[in-house]
Amino acid sequence: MSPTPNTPVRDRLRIAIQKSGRLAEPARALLASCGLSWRESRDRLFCYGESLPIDLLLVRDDDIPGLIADGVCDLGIVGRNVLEEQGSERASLDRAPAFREYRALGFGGCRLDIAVPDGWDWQGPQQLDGKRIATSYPALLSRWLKAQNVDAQVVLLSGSVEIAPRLGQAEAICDLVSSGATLSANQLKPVTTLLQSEAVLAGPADALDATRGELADLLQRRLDGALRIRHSKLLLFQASRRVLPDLLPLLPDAETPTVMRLDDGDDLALQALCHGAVTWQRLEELKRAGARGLMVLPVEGMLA
Ligand SMILES: Nc1ncnc2c1ncn2[C@@H]1O[C@H](COP(=O)(O)OP(=O)(O)OP(=O)(O)O)[C@@H](O)[C@H]1O
Ligand SMILES: O=P(O)(O)OC[C@H]1O[C@H](OP(=O)(O)OP(=O)(O)O)[C@H](O)[C@@H]1O
Ligand SMILES: [Mg+2]
Repeated sequence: MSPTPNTPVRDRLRIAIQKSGRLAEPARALLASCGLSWRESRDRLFCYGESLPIDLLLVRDDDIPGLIADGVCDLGIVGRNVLEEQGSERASLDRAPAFREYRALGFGGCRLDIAVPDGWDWQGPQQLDGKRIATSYPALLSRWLKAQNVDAQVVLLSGSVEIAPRLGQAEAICDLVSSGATLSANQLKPVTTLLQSEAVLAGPADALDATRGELADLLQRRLDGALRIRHSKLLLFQASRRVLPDLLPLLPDAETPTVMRLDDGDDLALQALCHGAVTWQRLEELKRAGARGLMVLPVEGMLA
């Protein structure tokens, strides 16, 4: 993005994350797992990067797309729901896209659902024709209604959307759902999903300048590694060569194991990087299939 005449060129990368809320700690932890550290300043709005010239801006999540659009920060960690809502709003106003999703980050998972009272016999979107739908996501809901050719009234609420039907403000709602507990507590049921969401790394639609672009690329490479090993474990064990055909199918999520011969005999030592959960049950199955001396080790870092 080219700087405006009053904006000095920055040679440090600035990432906006949520100051407090659901995404605040996981976002910080993920960046820390990429080797970033900052001069601590939890109460203030800015954290100065120490290990790399990458600073943090601590803000309300709703402000993140706008901060990227204005070039105040270069990257942000925000829910896809927020990014898509603000992107849809811009599109509905014929404004050019100014930010985009770079990659999903694997936490903060939830759905943006339409929910209706438990008693409704749901037949499909046409049932919403002429109804009022309460939401904090008016642009995404309007876009969906248009695509479904449904004429419904969008009632904008900034929170506690699930209570709107009971208060007589709307017949249905469109809100985030994770466990579904809030819906059931309000005698509502989800009937259709508009968006599958999770935390994402967002950045400008246009390329960053060379210095900050390089820092952003470096961070993305580290994120690749950090996300790949997030649930990965190194599994070490021994087994005789003849049971390998029984053992390998039990490791479908593992990269090709490293196999070392222990002596002149039939015995092998194996090490396998597993990307799925290595549960007790799995270890027991491996043992039953002939694995011995099973050991599970955490993976601290990985660079492909
Ligand atoms: N129930 C949920 N389960 C999982 N993720 C959720 C859930 N609700 C929201 N999220 C995700 O977490 C993001 C942040 O949620 P949070 O409730 O902290 O936002 P907020 O109240 O708008 O915070 P802020 O004060 O920064 O504006 C949401 O935009 C969404 O992506
Ligand atoms: O399906 P569930 O697991 O019940 O989660 C869904 C609820 O979580 C979010 O609200 P939050 O708890 O963040 O409250 P808020 O929207 O009032 O901040 C969302 O707005 C739903 O109300
Ligand atoms: Mg918010």
